[in-house]
Amino acid sequence: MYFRKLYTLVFLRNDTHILLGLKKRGFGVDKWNGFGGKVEINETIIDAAIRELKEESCVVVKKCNLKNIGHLEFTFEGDPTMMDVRVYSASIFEGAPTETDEMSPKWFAYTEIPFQDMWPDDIIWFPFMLKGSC
Ligand SMILES: Nc1ncnc2c1[nH]c(=O)n2[C@H]1C[C@H](O)[C@@H](COP(=O)(O)OP(=O)(O)OP(=O)(O)O)O1
Repeated sequence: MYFRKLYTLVFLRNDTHILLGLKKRGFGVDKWNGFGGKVEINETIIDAAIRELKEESCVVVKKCNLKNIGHLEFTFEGDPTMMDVRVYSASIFEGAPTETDEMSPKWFAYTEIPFQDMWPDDIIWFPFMLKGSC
């Protein structure tokens, strides 16, 4: 039996490139990932996605430009918490991605995703996301 904890994960992308951030501290440090984190109490999932993206990359996205593209569930051996991650993408946003205390952003061509420096599961589902089949 697992206790679910809600997280968000946002990817900014265009037809050829995706924005990833190198996590500078804490959980997932030194891994490239999308931008996201825990949903706070009394916060909607979409509001959390917008807040985390802004906190971690200084980019502002409107609700209407966020597309819900997936739902991931992660568990770790010996940990009763299930990470329930709601995944979004956006191609319309305001502001230039900027380094913050948590993340260092960089655009990657779809053909040059640094899977060797990402969560090991990413190589399984990223290709579906990049093809637009989710
Ligand atoms: N395996 C895998 N692939 C892709 N993305 C993720 C994973 N595991 C994950 O946890 N994630 C994502 C889901 C979340 O977006 C982040 C983790 O968020 P975290 O940095 O712990 O949350 P914050 O709320 O920002 O944390 P603090 O502010 O408390 O440091 O990784």
